[in-house]
Amino acid sequence: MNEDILGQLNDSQREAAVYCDGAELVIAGAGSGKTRVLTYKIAYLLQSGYRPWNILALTFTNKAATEMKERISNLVGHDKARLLSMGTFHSIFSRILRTEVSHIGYDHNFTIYDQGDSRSLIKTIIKEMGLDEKQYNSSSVADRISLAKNNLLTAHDYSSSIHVREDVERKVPAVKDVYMRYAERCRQANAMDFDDLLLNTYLLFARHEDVRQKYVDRFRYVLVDEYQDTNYAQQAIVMQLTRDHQRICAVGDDAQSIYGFRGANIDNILNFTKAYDNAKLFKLEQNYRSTQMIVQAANSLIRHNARQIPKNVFSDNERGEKVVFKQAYSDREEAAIVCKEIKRIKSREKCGFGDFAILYRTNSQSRSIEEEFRKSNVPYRVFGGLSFYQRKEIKDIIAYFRLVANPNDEEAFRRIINYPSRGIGDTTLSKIATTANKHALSLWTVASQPLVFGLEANRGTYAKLEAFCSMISAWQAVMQSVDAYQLGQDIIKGSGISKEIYEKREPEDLARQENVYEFLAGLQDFVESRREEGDGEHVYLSDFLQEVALLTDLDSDSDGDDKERVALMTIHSAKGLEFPNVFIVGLEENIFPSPMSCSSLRELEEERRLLYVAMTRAEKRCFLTCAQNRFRYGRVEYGTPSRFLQDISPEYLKKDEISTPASPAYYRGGGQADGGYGSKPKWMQNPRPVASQFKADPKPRAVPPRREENAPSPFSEEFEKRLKVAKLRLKPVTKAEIDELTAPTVSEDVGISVGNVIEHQRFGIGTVIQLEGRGENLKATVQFTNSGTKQLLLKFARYKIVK
Ligand SMILES: Nc1ncnc2c1ncn2[C@@H]1O[C@H](COP(=O)(O)OP(=O)(O)OP(=O)(O)O)[C@@H](O)[C@H]1O
Ligand SMILES: [Mg+2]
Repeated sequence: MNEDILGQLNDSQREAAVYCDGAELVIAGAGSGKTRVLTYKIAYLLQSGYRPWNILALTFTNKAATEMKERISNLVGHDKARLLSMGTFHSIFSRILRTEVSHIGYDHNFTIYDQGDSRSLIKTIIKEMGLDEKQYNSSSVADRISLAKNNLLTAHDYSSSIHVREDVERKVPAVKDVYMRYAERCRQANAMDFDDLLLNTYLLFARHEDVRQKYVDRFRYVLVDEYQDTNYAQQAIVMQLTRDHQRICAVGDDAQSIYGFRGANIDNILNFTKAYDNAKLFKLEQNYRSTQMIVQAANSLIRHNARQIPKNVFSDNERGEKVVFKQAYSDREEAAIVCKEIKRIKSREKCGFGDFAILYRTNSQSRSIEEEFRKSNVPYRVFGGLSFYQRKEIKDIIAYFRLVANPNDEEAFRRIINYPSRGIGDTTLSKIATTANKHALSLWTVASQPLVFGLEANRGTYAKLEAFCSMISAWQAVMQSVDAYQLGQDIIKGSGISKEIYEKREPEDLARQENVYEFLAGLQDFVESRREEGDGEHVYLSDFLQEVALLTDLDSDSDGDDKERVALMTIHSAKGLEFPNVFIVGLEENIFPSPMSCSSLRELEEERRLLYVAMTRAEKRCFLTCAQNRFRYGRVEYGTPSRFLQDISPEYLKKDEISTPASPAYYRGGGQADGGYGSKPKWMQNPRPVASQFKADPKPRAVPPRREENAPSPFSEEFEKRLKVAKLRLKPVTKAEIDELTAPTVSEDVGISVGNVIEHQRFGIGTVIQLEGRGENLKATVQFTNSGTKQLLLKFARYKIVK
């Protein structure tokens, strides 16, 4: 049996998979089967008698964990695979903390603050402390605090660390005080940010040996993928779990370390052998993913980095085509070239759109490509970017959920105390906040008993506060008895959010309605799939919150039909993935390498590794493109090809220099220009602005913030784009569906009876075999042809009766 499985590995991979005599590090180039070795090793361990729950596998994204679990299911069966402890560092550690956190003084229902919450709290603190907000930019202060936590420095440690001297030099000496206050406020709110999940796990194990021992006994084998991008905190926790038994297998590639800016440290991988005395090092050199040409081109690029472990990566696959470089005249033309090439390959090879990926350095670069794809009817999907759960209406709903789960959550409280508007103004909120700060209590504690704290609220305000708090308390009371989906609906209605969103009929409201609709459908799916996985009859809101809080912008909620869409994503999100055809766009100075990374050799090497990661995603073909003129931040910028192009050896690179514009439309604004083929657009006919814009800028420019905080304004291109994307993701909501969602109660007669055949949007065709409950609670048990038996709450199930 073992042999069957291991027969699918080559000799070096097999050796690495079966080695169980101690710490093991697999260092290998891209596409050489590191992830495959981990997967097969887990299967091998299971077959050798390890219990699934005794194996801990840590991955970089939730998506990677799911994929690995699926593969292991195929090898050893679902029953075993589903019981493995497998997930991202954050998800595994947050689960441990939920159980053990009382040891370090938190309540188990703690909230996880996302980046937005944490920034907003830091901003509040900077204001409260009367610091100059220009000097103390909340996001750079947040970065300092995050870096400290990733190096396991608590607020207290930080005040006596060398960072304080750096802060003085940077003229931000009060960062240590902000950190101190921030830590106190998180504690009062019973909240942890992402970095706390690591720091607190570390502290938990460091201070409570019995707890550490419990998890050492539980996790008898620990496996880590993408080890090169683990930061100091993650590495330290892995050490805490494995230093006794040394049963650890880490796989990684120093040449793919791309998270230096977040505190990931390439030295981790270099120091592994020092940390584990008898660690055995394995190397894999054969790349199974890409053509020889791609592997050699990528090797020739990465050779220019000084700091690296020498490797000889080769491929036995077909020789393949040279990597193609094309310089376009403008960003629009670049997009058109990419689009045309995709269509050409697709019709020649009869492959799907899912066989193509467009990779870029930063999220905002997707815009021009998306425009072209929409125009040319190319189906695509943007991964990452503003994630679904970051949209305003969804964050509002989640803030309600969070406050119900943890009333001390300060950020959730601030967000919804007056949303939808209930006449509790800023003055009242600031009175509550001042009192809460004075007594070191949460906002909720004060707001829920204003008289105790002598808040001189007038009668009207007092009544409004009371109404708000009793509404939240009522939901808290049923939190552990009512199903997440049911409670979620009650909250959306009872809070007034559904009325607020559904009573308007403007185009932008439609997008918000669709989002809420999709959110509810997602909540329902979550509840159903948890039940399906056998996690008990009841799935509560807290389970859902736990899951949602840990979605990162590298993850995406896949809806299963990605095979037919071109994937658009940043290179960071593409880590570990592979596609037959890869286009890397925007290879220009000032974009790639990023202008922020040109000041030191170290940063520049990281940018080069990033390009290495991008190129090695390609199986058959790799295209590199750049544009001479690019519309960015509201103006046209002149770009020169990236210096990295010089690093790729010419024998593997086919250079197709600047192309002739195929049509005037490829110039921005050129659509209106008179004349035909190749004529100049209007803005180019005016020499003055052109001259100033076209001078190559030797200095890196200050780059405006890339992340959008707010929703785009309606009627803007961006809004159109999002709406389109939202529509691609789901069928448009009909008026009937909206009415159904907003109706206060559901009519008794939904016209369904036992024996009906229905078509469900997700599960397909099935026969109703049982009905129970009434009205809102009417549930049908349906035997689906391809999806087994499911119980559906009909009020929200997406189905139609076929007969
Ligand atoms: N022995 C093998 N036989 C057949 N296919 C293999 C073998 N080893 C690896 N592959 C295939 O090669 C591809 C790359 O493997 P894998 O993703 O495990 O590499 P990796 O080293 O983890 O890559 P990356 O560095 O990008 O994370 C996958 O499609 C995998 O299934
Ligand atoms: Mg991998």
